[in-house]
Amino acid sequence: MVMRFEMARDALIAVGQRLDSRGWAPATSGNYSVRLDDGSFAVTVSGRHKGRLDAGGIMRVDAEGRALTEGKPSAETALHLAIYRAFPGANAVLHGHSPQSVGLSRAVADAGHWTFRGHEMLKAFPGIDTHEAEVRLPIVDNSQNMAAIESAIAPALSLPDAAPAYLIRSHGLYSWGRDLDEAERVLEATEWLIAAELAECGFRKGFDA
Ligand SMILES: CSC[C@@H](O)[C@@H](O)C(=O)COP(=O)(O)O
Ligand SMILES: [Zn+2]
Repeated sequence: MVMRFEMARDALIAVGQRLDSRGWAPATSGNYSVRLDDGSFAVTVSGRHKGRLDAGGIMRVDAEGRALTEGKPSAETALHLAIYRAFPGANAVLHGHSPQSVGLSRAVADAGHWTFRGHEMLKAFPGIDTHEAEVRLPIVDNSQNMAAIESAIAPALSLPDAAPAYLIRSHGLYSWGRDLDEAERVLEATEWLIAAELAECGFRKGFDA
């Protein structure tokens, strides 16, 4: 479902508060966007605290990332637009900086992905109806060059078992969905899966001691 700007703006302000309350958008980190009914995009203004957004914290950009309203769009707007281009069914993109997602990306320093297996929570991802599934979370190295991230991650995103999400190493997590609710559900499920596996590691270490 594509939204009108005013509706998208209010929804993005609310999602910003929820994600901040989970500790996934500390300082000024994170950015959010929604595809609009006229083909443009609502995106967070760069440098704002995403838990304290007001109407001035959301702006419109065109498909090339050019500002259509006042403000400087998120520094990562190009990554949002790359997801919309790659997945025409995606209508919302969320990006957070949780400590646990960043921790995972750094712990597996050379890995191009992390695989979740056997969790009931996998059913939160679109198209998955059993815990007997494997979902791959692609991981790409960080860069200040958005085009470099975009081209490095593109092949992994089209694999059949790829989550509608990816991790940028030492940086944070991206998720997307048919609408903002689905993008939030994917982000929340991915964060939960990372947290559950982190807890599992702690228990296993305790048993080994
Ligand atoms: C705390 S700085 C984080 C930024 O460099 C960036 O990664 C980020 O997520 C927010 O950038 P923004 O330009 O506000 O959308
Ligand atoms: Zn970021």
